[in-house]
Amino acid sequence: MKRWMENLYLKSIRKAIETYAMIDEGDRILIGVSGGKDSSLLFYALNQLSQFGPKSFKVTGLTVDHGLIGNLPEYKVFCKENGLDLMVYEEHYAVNLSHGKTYAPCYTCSRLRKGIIKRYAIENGYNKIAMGHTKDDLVETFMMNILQHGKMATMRPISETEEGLVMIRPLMFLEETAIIKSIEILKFPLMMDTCEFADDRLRSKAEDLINQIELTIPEFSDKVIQALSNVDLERLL
Ligand SMILES: Nc1ncnc2c1ncn2[C@@H]1O[C@H](COP(=O)(O)OP(=O)(O)OP(=O)(O)O)[C@@H](O)[C@H]1O
Repeated sequence: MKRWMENLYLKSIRKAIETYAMIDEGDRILIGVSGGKDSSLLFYALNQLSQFGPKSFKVTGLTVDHGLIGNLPEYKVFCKENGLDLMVYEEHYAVNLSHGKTYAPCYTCSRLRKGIIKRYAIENGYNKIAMGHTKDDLVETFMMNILQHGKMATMRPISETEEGLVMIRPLMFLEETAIIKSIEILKFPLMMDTCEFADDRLRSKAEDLINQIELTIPEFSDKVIQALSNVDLERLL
């Protein structure tokens, strides 16, 4: 393992895995791979850790080809050349999802996608699902829940689905800048989402808000992550 990899992304991923006991010996982990920078780096990194880490586990990437994905052939070549076991599940459900809708169907799309990933995991003997959500995603989701539902909640680092699968998010401490840099150095040819709604509106608003706050409080996201595991229940309503 090269030193830059350790410093740029592996250290942070190991920290999340160890802090939340995300991986056990003999795990079969299915990674949701959109082909964007986050899940691509997660795929690459977990594959490395499965080969050189202290625990022995198996990883497979699954791309749900919902019909709005570009650059898949080049992506597949990269995976093959780098020993990444990528499966593609074709179900072009997203193509007509927005027809006649006056609102973005992102929520429905994401539910359908998650359903397919879980079903694939169960049918093919995987016990865990890894998602490429990052620190920014966790903080944005926290802000979105406040803005949209008046609720304090985000995605958990490790959780259990209704079907008894364990869902893990090993990128939860990783900075976006480190992800972008790693993907560049690895020359990972990312897939392009050609969906017109890819820029989810409420998420963009939350992101803008966080960016604005960070102009005056640069450590805001870190503080939110810290606060999420430091809840003083006695001082809430
Ligand atoms: N088409 C897909 N097939 C499989 N998994 C997916 C797909 N789209 C998203 N995911 C999973 O869901 C997570 C969150 O999705 P989201 O749309 O927020 O990410 P993204 O911005 O498209 O891509 P990435 O997280 O890879 O940069 C992804 O990190 C990935 O693990």
